[in-house]
Amino acid sequence: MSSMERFQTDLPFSFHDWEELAQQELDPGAFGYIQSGSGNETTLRHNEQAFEKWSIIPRVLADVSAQDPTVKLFSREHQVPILLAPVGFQGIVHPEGERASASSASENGFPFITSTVSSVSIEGIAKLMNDVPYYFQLYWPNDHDVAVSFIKRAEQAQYAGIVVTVDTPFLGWRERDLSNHYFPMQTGAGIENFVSDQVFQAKYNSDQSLTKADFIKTIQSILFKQNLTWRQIEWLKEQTQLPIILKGVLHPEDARRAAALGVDGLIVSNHGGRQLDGVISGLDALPEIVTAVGNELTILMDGGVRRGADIIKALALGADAVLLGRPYVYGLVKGQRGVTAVLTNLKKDFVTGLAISGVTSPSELNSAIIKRLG
Ligand SMILES: Cc1cc2nc3c(=O)[nH]c(=O)nc-3n(C[C@H](O)[C@H](O)[C@H](O)COP(=O)(O)O)c2cc1C
Ligand SMILES: O=C(O)C(=O)c1ccccc1
Repeated sequence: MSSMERFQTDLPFSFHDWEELAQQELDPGAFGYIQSGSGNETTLRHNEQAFEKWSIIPRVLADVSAQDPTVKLFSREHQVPILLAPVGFQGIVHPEGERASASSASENGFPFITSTVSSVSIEGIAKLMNDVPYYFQLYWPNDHDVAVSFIKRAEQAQYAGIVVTVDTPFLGWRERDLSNHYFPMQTGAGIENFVSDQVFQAKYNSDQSLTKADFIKTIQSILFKQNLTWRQIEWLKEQTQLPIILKGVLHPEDARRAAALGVDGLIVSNHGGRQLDGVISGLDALPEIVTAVGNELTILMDGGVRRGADIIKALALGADAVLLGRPYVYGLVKGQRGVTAVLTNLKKDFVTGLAISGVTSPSELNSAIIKRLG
């Protein structure tokens, strides 16, 4: 079979076409929740536009016959420098939810990050993962015992690291959701890790008497710890052997502070333009953070990554890998097969892009092949 025949031609290729398909397939509330950003969505737009300000200046006549897109992150081999970002509530996109996206990631060698508010449990996702590193994203609950329980469960289920999201003491101001009266947890799609948590159940639902609505209210009341500070990060560093990665760092001073505490990695991210509108894009924030701490810890970025050249630009600016959010979530409207189409096409686009840029591996990418023109 030639490689051309393997393309799923009944499915879209471009991000724009996938987004349109998702809009057709999903109810307006769910689609709006996924697509939209906070405020007037300036940051959401900037995330994609930031990539257009940079141009690749390719090298020619290099032997690019053998491509190797693998990278080492946190001392482990990763087949591609592209992780599936933690995205909660995937059960609102497809009945299989994370079962489909995690299986697709595993089958295609992509690392996966499980959200705290996933619709499949920490352990359920771990069972699907063969030979690819998978990470647990922690929304640090405002209940120490539940936080400890989640961390222990991730360790037991052999997660490769803990991603602590630090940009969400509160959810951002999301007017689309407010207009649609859409709050994803009320669908019941993102509660599985609480349902399956013995500590949470013993503390809040010991006689199993909570109605589903009250169960959800209880989760919401402890989901975000508003007084989370560097102290807890320091504490976590002492508690676990797993790499600790902070997601949502944009300021180089915070990056330095993380490095000083011995944090292992950062995700330079504005949460897909969903937290504070008006903040800098991940790509624009990246160079200063790389200058500040790039030699000390692993730097990932996300926001607006849509095609292979975007990944090349992020890596050339010093990222070790990128995260993909909405693109694979739109693929999920067609289940595992849809996610696989998105992932395999992106990988091909990226690997071909490396070759046309004149390099054979991510490690050869640096600022010498990129120029800011916008
Ligand atoms: C529908 C949706 C749900 C999300 N849920 C989470 C989450 O549970 N935890 C988290 O840390 N980030 C969450 N994010 C942010 C993503 O991890 C990621 O930072 C962002 O989507 C990257 O931008 P992109 O969508 O432009 O690729 C979510 C994003 C979307 C679109
Ligand atoms: O939508 C999000 O970005 C998100 O992270 C979230 C998390 C918990 C509850 C609602 C939204």
